[in-house]
Amino acid sequence: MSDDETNTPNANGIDGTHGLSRNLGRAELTDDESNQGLFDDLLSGEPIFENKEVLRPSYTPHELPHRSDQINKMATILVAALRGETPSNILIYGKTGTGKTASAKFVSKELESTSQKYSVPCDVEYINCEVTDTQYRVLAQLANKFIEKNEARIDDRIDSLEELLDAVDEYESESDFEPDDSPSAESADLFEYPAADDPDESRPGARSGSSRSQHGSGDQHRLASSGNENSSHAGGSPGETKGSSSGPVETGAPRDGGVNGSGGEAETDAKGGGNQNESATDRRSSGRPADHPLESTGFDSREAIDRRIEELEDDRESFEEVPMTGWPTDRVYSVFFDAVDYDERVVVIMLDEIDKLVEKSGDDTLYNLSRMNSELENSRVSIIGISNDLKFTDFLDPRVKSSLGEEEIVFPPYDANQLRDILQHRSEVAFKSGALSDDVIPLCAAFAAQEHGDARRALDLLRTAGELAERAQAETIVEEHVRQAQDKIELDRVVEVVRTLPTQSKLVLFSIIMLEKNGVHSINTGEVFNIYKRLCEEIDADVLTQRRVTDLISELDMLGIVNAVVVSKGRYGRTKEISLSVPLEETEAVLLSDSRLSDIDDVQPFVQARFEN
Ligand SMILES: Nc1ncnc2c1ncn2[C@@H]1O[C@H](COP(=O)(O)OP(=O)(O)OP(=O)(O)O)[C@@H](O)[C@H]1O
Repeated sequence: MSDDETNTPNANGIDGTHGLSRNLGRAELTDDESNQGLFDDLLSGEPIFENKEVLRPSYTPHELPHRSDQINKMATILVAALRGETPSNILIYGKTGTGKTASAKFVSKELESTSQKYSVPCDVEYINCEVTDTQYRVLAQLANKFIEKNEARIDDRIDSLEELLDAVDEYESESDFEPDDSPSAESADLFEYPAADDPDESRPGARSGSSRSQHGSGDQHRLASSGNENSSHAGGSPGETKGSSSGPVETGAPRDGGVNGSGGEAETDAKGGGNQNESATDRRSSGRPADHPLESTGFDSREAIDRRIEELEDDRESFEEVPMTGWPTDRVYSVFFDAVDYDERVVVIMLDEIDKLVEKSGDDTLYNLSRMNSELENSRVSIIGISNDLKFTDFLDPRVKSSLGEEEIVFPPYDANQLRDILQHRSEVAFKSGALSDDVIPLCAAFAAQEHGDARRALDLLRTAGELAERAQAETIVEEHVRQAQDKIELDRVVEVVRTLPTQSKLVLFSIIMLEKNGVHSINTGEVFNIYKRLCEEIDADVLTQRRVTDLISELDMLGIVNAVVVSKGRYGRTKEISLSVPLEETEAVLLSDSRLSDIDDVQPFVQARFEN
């Protein structure tokens, strides 16, 4: 191809010199002149997709058709968090691709944004237990996330206090105000927490009081080393909270005002609003003018603010990030516990694929998480477990089972009509108009409904059909592209399953392939075993017993890779007849890509040997 040809503008006006590199300097232009046009042809086709990303699993849709019942039920349970109460734990069940994760994430996003709107402290943490599958890792991940959040809050609080200091400086320099030298501890206490031994403060109801009982007993003490533990006020009485906007939101004091839906504006940073009456009293005695920046803040002097900043800095210093391995689990738990309890808030922990966690490491994590509330002083924890295995609760300790399953929400499979709606919604954003022929969405929906009503599968089909059409430079996606997409997805699945088989299973499968390739039909276990034995010797692998090989054949059958039927041979008893259920050549290629099996040079002699045995 000549340079001239290469630089001919294509249908999109994108070409080497005038399109993509329009803004490049002279040197680049010279380079582009040697462009071979490798991408030009591909770019020239009118793209079918408007926004392919919305068909990918990573995309969280803003609308979830046919899930409003489940979403409303979740919201009804979780709204308790916005009232400062502990929501019941929820277990969500349903087969794969039924929208469990998407719905739960949608609800938690709404919950977090509403909590911000009303300044109610509520945090949602999502953990995928397929990836994070041990108690250590779950607790470490949660601990580090909460430490991060605590640090961010502390930084915000310190920023607010520093702004307050600046305002005081400015005010005093402008007005020659004489600061009051009297001890400031009393007012500073507005930002403090009740004494550790105040019984009111350590029970759950105390959360609606305006204080952190951070200085509770034991090791929690190290999280906040305040010198003002004798605080006598701080609005500790539970009844005080209703309607109060207690809090120096950014200064470390609690935000219960928001919990009651009554405000708690972030702007009140340094205002001790929960104690308005007391502030009024202080004001009368403080002798400060009403427009003084410290008025109604609860701080009497710059020193009180400095002390509070120091405390917050000490708190921040005391947080210790949990390494991903190496600590005793007790210690990880204790750091997690302290991090959660540092602030008054409701925490929702979402454990996706919770069955994987139980399968891998038992129910200790769930046991610990579900009993935390009886020990937490400031915060409350609620758990949402998501699973597609309905039976996993059989393996749980009865106490964990009843605590976790306080509320259960079932996600039924979608039928073809529902899948059609879901695809329709997404396709409006995903494709250019007119890119889909009429039968494409119904066909994708029908294929996916046949599986088990899996929306993920339906979306994959639609995306793959679009990609195949795009590759074929077709202008519209038609039924044939969907059928090809179905085959491709199926093949990809097989390739993935075969690729990840253990070596022994690969050898068994390879033996079956060799027999089929040599025209053997109705293969029996003995024949497979003979070839398998020789293959093992060839590559120096351990030889399993025939009984074990029979088990491996059954496993391949369950994975849908082979078909093994038991047939009666009259007086010779019963035997298994085995045949391959997946495309032979592609499967063989995957097996040979395994470095151990690729050492097998010529298997023909082994197959011949079958007749000798
Ligand atoms: N009602 C719906 N509307 C729009 N998209 C949906 C809907 N339900 C599911 N999806 C989409 O289908 C895909 C799979 O959904 P999701 O991950 O929520 O399934 P799941 O039930 O959690 O499956 P798994 O158990 O395999 O994790 C996602 O891309 C999701 O956006």
